[in-house]
Amino acid sequence: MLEIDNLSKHFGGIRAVDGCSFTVPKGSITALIGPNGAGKTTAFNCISRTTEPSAGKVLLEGQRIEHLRPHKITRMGLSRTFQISRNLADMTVLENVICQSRIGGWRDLFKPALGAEEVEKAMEILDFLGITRIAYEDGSNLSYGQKKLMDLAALLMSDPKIILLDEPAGGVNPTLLEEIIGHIQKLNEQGLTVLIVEHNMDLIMRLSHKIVVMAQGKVIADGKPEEVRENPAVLDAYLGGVLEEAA
Ligand SMILES: Nc1ncnc2c1ncn2[C@@H]1O[C@H](COP(=O)(O)OP(=O)(O)OP(=O)(O)O)[C@@H](O)[C@H]1O
Repeated sequence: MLEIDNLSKHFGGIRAVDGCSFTVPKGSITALIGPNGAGKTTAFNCISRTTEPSAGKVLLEGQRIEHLRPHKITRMGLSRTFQISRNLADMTVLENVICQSRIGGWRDLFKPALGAEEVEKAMEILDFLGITRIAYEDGSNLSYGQKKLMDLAALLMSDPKIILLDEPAGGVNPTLLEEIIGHIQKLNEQGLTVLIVEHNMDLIMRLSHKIVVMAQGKVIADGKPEEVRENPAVLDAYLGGVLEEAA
């Protein structure tokens, strides 16, 4: 579904992503993990083209996308969330979901405030996520977890084939976390491919079919959760503690 080939991103002398290659199989939940500063978010940014890669290729269903603008990539079926919610000031959840989902390009400048079809679609998605009750809440009044659900709703508005989730569990309380995990599993069962960056190893081990481990800009391991958990390079050098706790 998604193929990352020798991807690099350098910031001056910092090799944030340094020749990374991995694939995200169609229909999978694939996790990208690694210690702080490993280059996961930068890799995400290069894939969704919010950052221009220094080198390498990104292929979505066999088509190269690393040179395309973000809204074109979204139109091709790849959407992402951000570590920090992109809540728009003074807007309700419904308005946020619709406005965040407008995928750019000059045509969006001429759209009316909220179209009837967009509202209907957004309400269906909020219903699927079990959050219609907060549709008319001010987006800035939400808890972390509710914001993550709002972001997920915005993401689903573009009918993606693959979603990139950047730390969906960050700052979320345990009850809402279970809800988020359930939604990700349900979406995946419906055929959506998922690439997820997350520090919560319990969530990663429960959800993922495949794990890619990055450290210092490079991929150091790639395989099934049980293989990665026992990989000495991963255990010894980087994540032994957290992986053992999640076992
Ligand atoms: N815009 C930037 N300019 C300079 N250096 C950057 C920039 N963005 C990231 N870096 C550096 O690139 C490296 C990788 O950072 P990145 O945020 O991608 O790691 P990460 O694995 O997502 O970390 P975390 O788990 O803490 O979010 C770090 O050394 C970081 O300081």
